[in-house]
Amino acid sequence: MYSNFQNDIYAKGMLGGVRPAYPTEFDGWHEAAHQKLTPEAYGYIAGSAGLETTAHANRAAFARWEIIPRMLRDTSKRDTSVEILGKRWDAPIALAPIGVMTIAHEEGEVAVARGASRRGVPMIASTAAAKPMEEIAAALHDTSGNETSGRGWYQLYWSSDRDVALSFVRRAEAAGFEAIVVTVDTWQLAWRPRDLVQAFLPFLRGEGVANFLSDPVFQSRLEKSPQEDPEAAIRLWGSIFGNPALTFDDIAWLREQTSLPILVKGIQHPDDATACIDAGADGVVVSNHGGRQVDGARASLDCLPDIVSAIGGSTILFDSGVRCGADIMKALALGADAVLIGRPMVYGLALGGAEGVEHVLQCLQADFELNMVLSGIGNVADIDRTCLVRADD
Ligand SMILES: Cc1cc2nc3c(=O)[nH]c(=O)nc-3n(C[C@H](O)[C@H](O)[C@H](O)COP(=O)(O)O)c2cc1C
Ligand SMILES: O=C(O)C(=O)c1ccccc1
Repeated sequence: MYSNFQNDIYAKGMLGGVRPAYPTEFDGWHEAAHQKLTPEAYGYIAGSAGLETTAHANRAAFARWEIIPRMLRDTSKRDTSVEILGKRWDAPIALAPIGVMTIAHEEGEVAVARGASRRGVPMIASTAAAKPMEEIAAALHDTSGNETSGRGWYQLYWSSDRDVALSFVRRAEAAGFEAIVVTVDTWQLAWRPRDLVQAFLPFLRGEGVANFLSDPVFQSRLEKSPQEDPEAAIRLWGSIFGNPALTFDDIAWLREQTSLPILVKGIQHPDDATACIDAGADGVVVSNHGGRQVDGARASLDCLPDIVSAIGGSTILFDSGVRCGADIMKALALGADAVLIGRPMVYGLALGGAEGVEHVLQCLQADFELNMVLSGIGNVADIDRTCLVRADD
């Protein structure tokens, strides 16, 4: 039971005089990480596009839904597990793909993988990770110590060099990643004032390009090795990173190339969701990239119900603005199968590496379970629209 964590905290405090090493909710993680991070890294992580209207809308949308807890329902048996693409997850939570995590902590995605596997939470490894995917997979599957083997998916930023994109998919298959998440909303970075004013882009320092530099097809495009001529390698990366020409036909093409499940991340319109499924995708991630791409875009939570109506039955994951257990419950009530945790995880990483990630996940798991059972629901499958009302009703 995740909620034992609550008892542990009180017992350590009351019997041993020890308080938790880190804060236990989002604002605390955010504030503490702000103190630790360089101004550039903090701006990059916390920042969003334009006036950050959409980033704020993501949170406001959660506040417009309210849970009505029900009483006197037997919740003595509780089950937070869900089945996603034929596999059992202990909780409806996975880690969102986040690039360049060495700006938050020197061990970057390797620390994230360790924290995630300790909590049994699947991790989606980003194409823009600061570590090659094989290193992340090794950390996920490392069962030394008391860790159980973790579960990983691979997030694909589809290079305009299709052979490089396909090489990434082959490497992901070989490394044991269990699904491909194609992110389609970020083939170019949006107007991000916090980064612009500091003239900061992690890639230009070589972070976030590890998967490219270590790729045999990418290397074959260079005259000299990345070690011999790092500048030329970064230039090539810049010219092929994003692919503005992608269409649904490319999703259909990818479907023919791999037997791994495919999810498309960054979907906000129900017709796009339908087109993804028609092209052979197994599901979508409803997301506006945490408000980091189209400023003025609709809150991600408000996009969810129409997409559920359009492609219900396919796998529907959700992100953008998930901060606490109640948010997870609301997203599930509106039809998501599971949620992805983005910034809360990055702040945990900044605070304490693998231990910080583990702590944040443990807090979210306990908070979610307690929120669910105290609302009178013993089983995730029973979280549905009837748990919620609109705040203005
Ligand atoms: C610092 C940072 C880096 C990100 N890098 C990626 C990435 O490499 N690939 C990707 O698909 N999404 C990336 N995202 C988006 C997340 O996967 C996710 O959609 C977003 O963080 C959700 O919003 P939230 O963190 O506000 O909840 C990134 C987000 C942040 C904050
Ligand atoms: O910053 C981001 O949101 C993001 O998705 C990204 C894109 C390219 C490289 C690294 C991260």
